[in-house]
Amino acid sequence: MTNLRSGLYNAKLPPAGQRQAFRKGSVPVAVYGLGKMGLPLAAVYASVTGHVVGVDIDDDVVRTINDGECHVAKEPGLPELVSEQVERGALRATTDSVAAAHTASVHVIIVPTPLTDDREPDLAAFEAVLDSIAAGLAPGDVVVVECTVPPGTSSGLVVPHLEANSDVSRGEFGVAFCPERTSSGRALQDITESHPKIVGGVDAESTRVASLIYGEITSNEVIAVSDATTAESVKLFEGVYRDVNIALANELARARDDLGIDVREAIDAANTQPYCNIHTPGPGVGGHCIPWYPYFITSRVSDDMPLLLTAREVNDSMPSFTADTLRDEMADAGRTLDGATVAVLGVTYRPGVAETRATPAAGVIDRLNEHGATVLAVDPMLDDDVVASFGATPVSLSDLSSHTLDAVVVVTPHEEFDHIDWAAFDDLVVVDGRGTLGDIGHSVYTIGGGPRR
Ligand SMILES: NC(=O)c1ccc[n+]([C@@H]2O[C@H](COP(=O)([O-])OP(=O)(O)OC[C@H]3O[C@@H](n4cnc5c(N)ncnc54)[C@H](O)[C@@H]3O)[C@@H](O)[C@H]2O)c1
Ligand SMILES: CC(=O)N[C@@H]1[C@@H](OP(=O)(O)OP(=O)(O)OC[C@H]2O[C@@H](n3ccc(=O)[nH]c3=O)[C@H](O)[C@@H]2O)O[C@H](CO)[C@@H](O)[C@@H]1O
Repeated sequence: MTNLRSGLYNAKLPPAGQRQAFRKGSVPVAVYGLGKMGLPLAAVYASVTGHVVGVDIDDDVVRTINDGECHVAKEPGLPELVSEQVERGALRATTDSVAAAHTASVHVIIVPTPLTDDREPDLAAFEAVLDSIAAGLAPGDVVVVECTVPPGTSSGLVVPHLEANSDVSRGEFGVAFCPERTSSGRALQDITESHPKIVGGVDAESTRVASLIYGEITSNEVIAVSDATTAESVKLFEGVYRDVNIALANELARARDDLGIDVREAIDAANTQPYCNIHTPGPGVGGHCIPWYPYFITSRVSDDMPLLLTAREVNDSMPSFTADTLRDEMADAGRTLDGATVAVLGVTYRPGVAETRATPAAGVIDRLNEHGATVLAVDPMLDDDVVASFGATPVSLSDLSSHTLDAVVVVTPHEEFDHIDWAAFDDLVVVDGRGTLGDIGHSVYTIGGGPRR
């Protein structure tokens, strides 16, 4: 067994020895945050190093994991990997973040970094983790930030925060930003192989150590960029690229009736050019990534950045546009939304992910309520109280056909909706937000696609 007296940062061992020590469990790892992103990451680290302590503030999460169970739904391979790693003693979970920090030499942070109500990055959870790490920080440790943070956070917040709250000085510990490029539903694949891993350290030694670590975690390339701020910006640039391009698709979709074409068809045809990658229109942009990342940049930049903010306005207009489209389609059918019973299908922000942060369904339900509709909502991934919190009456998918519906809005097409018996309903007016419905025997208007009577 290679003996590594301290961590990898400024380690005296040659790189090959450091890699061996990392893989043999001589470099204990703590992963702070065991949610949709953190648990897969902790499980992969455990499969590589055999020595991971996961930290979460949620007792139920910790208990579930220590029972060898997996609380993250619809993540292929994750339940088996968690069970295997807990069984072999490679992964354990705790709420004691300070104790975990004392044992670990690699500290991986992947906790929520949401927005405040005035659209400023909310780093409260992140800084709470820094406090715990500082309490257990030792020379040779390295802190890996995987959760999305504003540019300049690693060098401007993490390093001084740890130095001020520990007995360790900068230059004795490493900090690197190594953004997770993971999509729910394919997390293990994304962590271990799908994309190159970006790493950027606050100094060259931090970058070196991060590159060594992720050279063991992923089979894909590890791309070391100039510094941590560059890596932080890479993550945000990916996200704002997506938000702006979705906004382009949505703005074109709003013009569908004036153009008199199927905008989705035109987008698909335009995208046959290699330089064209127009995204897909829909009822809005949700999740705690894409709709929030623009504000991580604008909050740190003095320039106005009108493109990012205009794209946000366009995407944030889509839930109301979707509900107003239903109102107009009802009117075209000589009917009114006022007093109508409407079922919203899908409340999570995208199919197969039990996440409602910034979900477009919230705006759709609000607007339908404003129009006087009686709003029901179906989401097989959510408890009734969560659905009800959005101002809709929760209905199970099995009970849906027992209701007399006037209209349906498909916001998030969970795969369970593929089996709806549409013949059980009479004369529905349907707005399909995601273009997943075929000919269902009812009047359907697809956002971007237009009407199909
Ligand atoms: N979900 C995604 O698709 C996605 C994509 C890109 C980036 N991210 C980044 O990853 C972060 C985490 O995402 P997620 O989907 O895993 O969130 P999540 O809500 O599924 O899980 C977050 C976990 O962190 C725990 N937690 C909160 N505060 C904590 C603290 N102080 N110490 C320890 N644990 C704490 C929570 O209890 C929860 O279990 C996001 O905020 C974002 O920055 C997520
Ligand atoms: C590591 C990481 O950060 N991963 C993120 C994660 O993002 P995510 O889980 O938040 O999911 P997204 O797919 O980005 O969707 C967000 C919302 O935008 C809507 N949307 C999407 C595309 C489109 O053409 N039209 C739309 O309307 C969709 O319905 C949903 O509401 O995975 C993405 C790759 O899947 C990554 O790019 C993204 O960085």
